[in-house]
Amino acid sequence: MAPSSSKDVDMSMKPHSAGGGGASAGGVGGASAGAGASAGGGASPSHHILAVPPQGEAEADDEPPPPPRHKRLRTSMSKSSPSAAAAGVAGTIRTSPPPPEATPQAHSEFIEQVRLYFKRRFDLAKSNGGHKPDMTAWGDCKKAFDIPRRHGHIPGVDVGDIFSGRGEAAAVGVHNMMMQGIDYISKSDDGSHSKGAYAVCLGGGYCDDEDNGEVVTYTGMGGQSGKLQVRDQEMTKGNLALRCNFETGTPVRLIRGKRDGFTHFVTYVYDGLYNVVEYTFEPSVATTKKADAADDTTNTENGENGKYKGPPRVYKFKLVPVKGESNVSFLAPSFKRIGLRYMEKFVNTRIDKTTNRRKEIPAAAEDQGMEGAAAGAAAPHPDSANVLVHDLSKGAEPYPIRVVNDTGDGDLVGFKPLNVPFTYVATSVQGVEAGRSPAPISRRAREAISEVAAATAQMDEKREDSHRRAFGKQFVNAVPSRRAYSLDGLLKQSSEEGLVETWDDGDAKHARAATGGDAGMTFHVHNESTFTARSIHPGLEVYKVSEEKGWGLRCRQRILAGAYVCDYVGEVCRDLERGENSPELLSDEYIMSLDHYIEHGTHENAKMLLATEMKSPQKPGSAAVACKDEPEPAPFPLPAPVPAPAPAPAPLSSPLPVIVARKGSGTAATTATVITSDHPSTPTKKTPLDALEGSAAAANATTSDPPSTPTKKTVLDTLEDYLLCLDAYQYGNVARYINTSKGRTNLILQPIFTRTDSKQASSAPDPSSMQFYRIALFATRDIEPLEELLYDYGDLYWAKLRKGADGREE
Ligand SMILES: C[S@@+](CC[C@H](N)C(=O)[O-])C[C@H]1O[C@@H](n2cnc3c(N)ncnc32)[C@H](O)[C@@H]1O
Repeated sequence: MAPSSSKDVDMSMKPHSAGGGGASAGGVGGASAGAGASAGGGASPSHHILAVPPQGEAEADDEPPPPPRHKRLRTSMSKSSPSAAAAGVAGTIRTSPPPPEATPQAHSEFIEQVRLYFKRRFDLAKSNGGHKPDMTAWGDCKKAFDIPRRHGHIPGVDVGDIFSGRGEAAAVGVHNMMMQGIDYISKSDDGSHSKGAYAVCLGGGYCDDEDNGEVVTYTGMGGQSGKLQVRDQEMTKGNLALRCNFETGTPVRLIRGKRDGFTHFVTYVYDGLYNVVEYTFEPSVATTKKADAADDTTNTENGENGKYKGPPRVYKFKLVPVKGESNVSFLAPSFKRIGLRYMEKFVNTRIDKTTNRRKEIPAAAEDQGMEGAAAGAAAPHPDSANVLVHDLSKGAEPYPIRVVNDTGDGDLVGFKPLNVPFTYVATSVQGVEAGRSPAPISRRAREAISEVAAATAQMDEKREDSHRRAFGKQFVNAVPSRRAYSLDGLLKQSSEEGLVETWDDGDAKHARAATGGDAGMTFHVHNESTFTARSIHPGLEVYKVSEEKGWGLRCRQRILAGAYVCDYVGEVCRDLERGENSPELLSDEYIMSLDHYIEHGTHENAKMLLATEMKSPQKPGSAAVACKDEPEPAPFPLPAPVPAPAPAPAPLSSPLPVIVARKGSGTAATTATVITSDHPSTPTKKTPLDALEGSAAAANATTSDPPSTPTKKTVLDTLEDYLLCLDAYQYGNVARYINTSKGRTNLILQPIFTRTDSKQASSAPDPSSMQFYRIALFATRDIEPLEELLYDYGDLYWAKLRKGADGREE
């Protein structure tokens, strides 16, 4: 097994960084243009500002209540006959939406039906070699269904619903235009009979667009040639319609195009209702090279003596979410519905042991279980054969963490995390909670923090310079940026030197992207991209992977590339402090080394030692020592490397944190067997309870391990003694169940520096006010529902696996 360093994992993110957020990045680039009102140089813009922003609840008569943000699992579509019918099977098709008073379920089913029909027609058109299958499918939908245009939410479409393309969004009536960004009726040009546009799509086509999450500057239409703004825009068509929205207080639906920075595939997300609270007419930030030249004639229309009069002017509409709907949906990743239908079917099944086939769990029962758990109560599950625990976090997390065993191995004894007083905590503990004084941060860590701060400041300068010179969004995007997140709230690039937790100095110039605040993991990046991670990723689930691996983590929902998944939570301590009062509790299974900023010299020694250890030939039979998770072909293609357009900041010095585990000292008996047995063909019989409880004693009693005899420590051991650790043995969260892999990783670790002094300070972070107690996990690619979540524990871990309990080669 070729060892790969954790750095390799890290690097996998980097080539894609510059392209991330392409579709939606627009010219945002941290533009300190505030709300966009004063952006752009030259002529001062004309303002139209509402003294009191309209709250714009859409018409009461036809407006349904705002849709839910987090959808619960739904009944399998197979039970929904209209959908099947619309999909091309026999039956009746409902051709127009249910009446407004119909149940949300009825509306939802209607929309599902349209989407399914769209998909079928799309697939058909594609298989027929159609040039624009989405256009064809949309046309077919228009013929098949009579969906009236309307303002406000579309009943049956939830905020956060993802559409595979503009065609699908058009088919359900969310945005009725395939090409243009503003959805309006052209007859409204005179503005007299319309309340304004229905929807706008933020797709990255206009470099004047700015998307700060909660505040969007949306550029009007017209005046472009190709993608370049060459003429002044006019107050007609969509611009006039948006002005009507401003004047009448009618909100528009916002659809965001989201480009996956890895696959470059664009999906469209319905992000709810926005009010137009202001519009300006001002010079575009974009112009052509030609327009800079004095003899340019492309924009002479109103110029004096036919001379170039400056950049063309555009309308900029400031959009803010309708009150009470300020949570943009990208923070609540949701299923793709077509995919969901399939996955739901899978999730809501269990293996019927009499037939050895999957059997559907009654949907109502499943819903009840989920909702009960969501409400914080461990609701009894009527069919809980494979749901062993409803909420492992016991309410500590906003989403219940289910523990399931659907392997069909008959192991239904109930989940016991370990036979130690394991306490689920949502954030790391230290000092008082953990019964000891806070672990001091090392000098090297402090130095590293200064370096991070300096590098951050440098990158900001570069970015601001570039931004001043920028005249197009492509250019802005190519500039390496310290903004850690794309506008979708997804991590754009990993950073070996770590992320700095955000703070706000009033004018927000020094805001940094990061992953969390103290309470409820809330964080905010002002003027760069607004990101509020309220919690761990919804849908995480601990599950039995196999006898060898024990328990692992997966997610019932699709996780988007770059999405924050969770922190690695544990007890902050020095390795040598662990278990000092109760050595029997000592386990290395759940140790995350924080202090990767150990002394250079020592670190070099460690690396050399590691290299030697990696090269050591393995003894016969010790293949079983290796992780069972040999590299396999990735079930989902890894992103193709994309050359970075500009060099990334030089890595500071250290590898990412690692899980440190010692062979033979593990507590999971399952693992102990894997690691220590020299006779893998005759595995020692263990009871499921042993496997679950997995105490060292149980392991010794049930495996063929030689009794461990304490011997003198190796350099690695000594090194580890002084590591600053997160020990998730007694205190931890879901992350403690994440297994390792080399070939199939889909998560990456990011060190987080948290500023502990006032977050209002305007200076660069003072290293003495920074803590390095957090490690966040992000998805390195789109992760399909129920795919195991894995990251590389790092070289130390792999090296240790090859060593005996006493530190000697076996
Ligand atoms: C942080 S725990 C992960 C959760 C663990 N599987 C459990 O059941 O509690 C780390 C331990 O899981 C086991 N493990 C992790 N990845 C593995 C893999 N790919 N193959 C076999 N065992 C693995 C090893 O025993 C490792 O020390």
